Amino acid sequence: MDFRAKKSLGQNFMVQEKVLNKIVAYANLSAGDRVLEIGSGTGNLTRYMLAKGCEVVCVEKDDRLFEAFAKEFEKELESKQLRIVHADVMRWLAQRDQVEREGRGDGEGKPQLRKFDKVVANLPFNITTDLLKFLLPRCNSLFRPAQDSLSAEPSGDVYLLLQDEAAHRLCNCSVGDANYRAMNVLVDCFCSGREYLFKIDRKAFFPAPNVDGAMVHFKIMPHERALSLSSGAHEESAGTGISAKQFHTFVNQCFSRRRKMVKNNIPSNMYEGEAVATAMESLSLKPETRPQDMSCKDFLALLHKLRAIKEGSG
Ligand SMILES: C[S@@+](CC[C@H](N)C(=O)[O-])C[C@H]1O[C@@H](n2cnc3c(N)ncnc32)[C@H](O)[C@@H]1O
Repeated sequence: MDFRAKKSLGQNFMVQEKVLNKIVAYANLSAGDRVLEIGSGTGNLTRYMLAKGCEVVCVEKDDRLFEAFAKEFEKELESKQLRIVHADVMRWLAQRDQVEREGRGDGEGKPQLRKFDKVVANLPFNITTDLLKFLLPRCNSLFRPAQDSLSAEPSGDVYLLLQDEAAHRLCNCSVGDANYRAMNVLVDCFCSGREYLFKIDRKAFFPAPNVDGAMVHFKIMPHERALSLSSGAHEESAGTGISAKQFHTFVNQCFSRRRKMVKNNIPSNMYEGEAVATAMESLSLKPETRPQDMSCKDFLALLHKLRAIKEGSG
């Protein structure tokens, strides 16, 4: 396929065979794996995943690419090894949520409710943060239990090509680091593992972006485990009743002014100052604590405590 790439859609296609081989090798793909590919573009990566025997669902926003892709992969679409959805991936994910919430659809029969083993994507760099916010809390609705496990818990692997700097920040930044942000807290909360896999020279993309890329891996946890106060794999989890959305909103609020103290970032219409002081003290968090000094567990415990105080049980 021959196209003029759209910058607004982050169209930097992966054209180096060596890198494409490396991506599928690191993603540990095998026959029968159900893979969601975000932004299939001209199908460069799709082709390699199909050759591994994976069942692939692609979500592509660009009208021209969607049509050309459908022609190019006619045979695979016919055999149902491949499906393509013409949509903005964030909208598509939100629609799936709605279908699940309303109990519509009959699971296997409805492509939009299909569950996956892996997400693999050469992401448009400009949607990385928004997409992760959508993906990380969606383990339960997006993934199926691992096929080689006795557990019925959904389990998901997400392999993404990101801007190198973002990849480092997301995988290698910890509590206390200057670059530790709300996004790091969400990654720590919803993932049982995160790994920077390898750097990709900008010349491997066409057109070449102004920055290098990198491949990362996130192992996503089910909600119940992610949002419990003891999320070890074998621990009995103390349920918090906190939803992914509530946690997300709270963490973002605490980081609203990154250099300020947490207590000054929580508005009184959310939680009274006195309640914040009491909750922090009971958790041995100093009053002057700043958001970058708090771990995911600290945020979760703080929110849990604040809710208990508000409900009169804390
Ligand atoms: C970096 S290119 C990768 C294309 C192809 N996978 C490859 O590796 O060559 C990103 C692709 O995502 C598509 N895209 C951009 N924003 C999107 C969105 N919100 N939802 C779905 N696809 C999107 C672009 O049109 C483009 O095809």
